[in-house]
Amino acid sequence: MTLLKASNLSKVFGGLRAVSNFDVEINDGELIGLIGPNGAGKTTAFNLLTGVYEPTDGEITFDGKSVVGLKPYQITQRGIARTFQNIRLFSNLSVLDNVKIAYHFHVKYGLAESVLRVGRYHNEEKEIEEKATRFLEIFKLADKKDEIAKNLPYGEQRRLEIARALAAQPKLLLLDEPAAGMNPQETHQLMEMIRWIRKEFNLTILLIEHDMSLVMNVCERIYVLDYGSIIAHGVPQEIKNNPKVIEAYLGEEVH
Ligand SMILES: Nc1ncnc2c1ncn2[C@@H]1O[C@H](COP(=O)(O)OP(=O)(O)OP(=O)(O)O)[C@@H](O)[C@H]1O
Repeated sequence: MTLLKASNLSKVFGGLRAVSNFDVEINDGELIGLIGPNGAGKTTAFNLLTGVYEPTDGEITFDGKSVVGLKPYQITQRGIARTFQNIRLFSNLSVLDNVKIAYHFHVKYGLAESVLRVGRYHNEEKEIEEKATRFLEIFKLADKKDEIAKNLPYGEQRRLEIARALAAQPKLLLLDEPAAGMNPQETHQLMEMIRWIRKEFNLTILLIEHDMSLVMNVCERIYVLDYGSIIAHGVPQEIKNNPKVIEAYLGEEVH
């Protein structure tokens, strides 16, 4: 079943067509890569899918309904969560609080109860703390739960951002360069985590990544953007051998 469909999506900044006639269709449960040279429009595409920008043209449907014109938080509530190329954490809050915050989107207690700290508030806070801790365990951050987020090493901040995105309980997770700044060992571990969380949480994942070995190993299908347009899509083997892709990456190694 189709979960996300973008049709004929375009975004123009001034005279620049950053994304042009972008078409992608992602089925429930797939793990898809979005690649392309620097400046190809990948992050702009993510920003369109998550309501950061409104498209100049085109349609986006998620779970069968249009999400064009919704605010980012409304899109998160519909079930799309993301991470950012430049990590965006609540840098002065603890690791645990960063994940707990994402849960508050889903918690049902009213303001009066939370002020008075009665009723459901206590039980739900406890449940949130347990769930948040579980995500931290998955991402090997449980022993750092009380540290201030900005004091974590870079690779751990990236993992924390993914843990926080997952805590919003999305159906679709968009990862913008999750392995950026990681060493090969961290990248390998991340790859395993991505595979595992997809299965464990029945997730659909779309990821932007420059690390070709990660993309080729982990993704089932890949879309290639160049100058704002999709120039190829297919399974990793097809993408590796596609002359248009090789040309777009001329000077960069695809292996
Ligand atoms: N808010 C904006 N205003 C004007 N131009 C923009 C804006 N955002 C992106 N662009 C331009 O749109 C084009 C696509 O940028 P984008 O960041 O989407 O590419 P990218 O594929 O994510 O690149 P990278 O791999 O370097 O992150 C670039 O030419 C960029 O300068």
